[in-house]
Amino acid sequence: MTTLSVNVNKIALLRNTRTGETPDVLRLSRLALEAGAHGITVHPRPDERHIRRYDVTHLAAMLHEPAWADREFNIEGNPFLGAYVELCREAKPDQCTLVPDSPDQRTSDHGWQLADDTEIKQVTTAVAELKAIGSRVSLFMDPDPAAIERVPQTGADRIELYTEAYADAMAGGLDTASAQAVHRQYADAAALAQQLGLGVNGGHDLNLHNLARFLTIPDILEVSIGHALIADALELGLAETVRAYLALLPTS
Ligand SMILES: CC(=O)[C@@H](O)[C@H](O)COP(=O)(O)O
Ligand SMILES: NCC(=O)COP(=O)(O)O
Repeated sequence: MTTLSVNVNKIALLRNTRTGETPDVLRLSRLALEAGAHGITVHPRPDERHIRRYDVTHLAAMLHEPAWADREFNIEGNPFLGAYVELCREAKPDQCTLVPDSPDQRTSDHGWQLADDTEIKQVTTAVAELKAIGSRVSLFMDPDPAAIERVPQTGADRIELYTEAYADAMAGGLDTASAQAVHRQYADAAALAQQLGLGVNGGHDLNLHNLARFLTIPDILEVSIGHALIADALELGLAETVRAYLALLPTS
């Protein structure tokens, strides 16, 4: 079964353009859960351009309520920047997704390379710290077999396939030769990760157009979707949008 985690960064981005709490991140996250979303994802960046520390605190408290015991909280971030690890220690999320973003990046645009022993040791230490909190740990990865093969050394539980290149390939049509080639690249990367005993998540630029095709890849455990989903919600309403994404998930 594939779960849907709604990334609420962009709700916070709009809120931050004025003082006050409109739109209300907490209330809309609750609405997404009531519509059936399996979890909420946030990516608190050091500059707090969207998700702020208090958002994490409030969302953690909500998701720890008995009513949402079967839903997950996923916190993304670079463990070597700012207060990410401290935030996770306080929030105790179900999943920590480690993303190698620098503070000034416009958005996430690459996965971990794990190119040398130093990086592997640093990531391994961060993974151990976060697993000690009780969180599952996922590494944000390009569909790069050489890098994926090094993930088990870190102790991570899952990878999240960075799907921007997939989304770009699908934008020109789901059945073009290039789309089929890129889909195969992601399917092979997922199969390799699963053979290594890793769970596979996916995220970045997934949308109502490209999601079903991505989920033909067997055993994708979670997709985290924010930008396109929140944009869709401006047209369809959040609850109806969440239901539209849920309808694309494989049921088995
Ligand atoms: C890691 C990833 O691909 C996204 O989850 C990320 O959260 C996007 O960040 P922005 O919402 O700041 O673009
Ligand atoms: N990990 C991907 C995510 O949480 C949201 O990415 P996007 O849908 O905002 O591109």
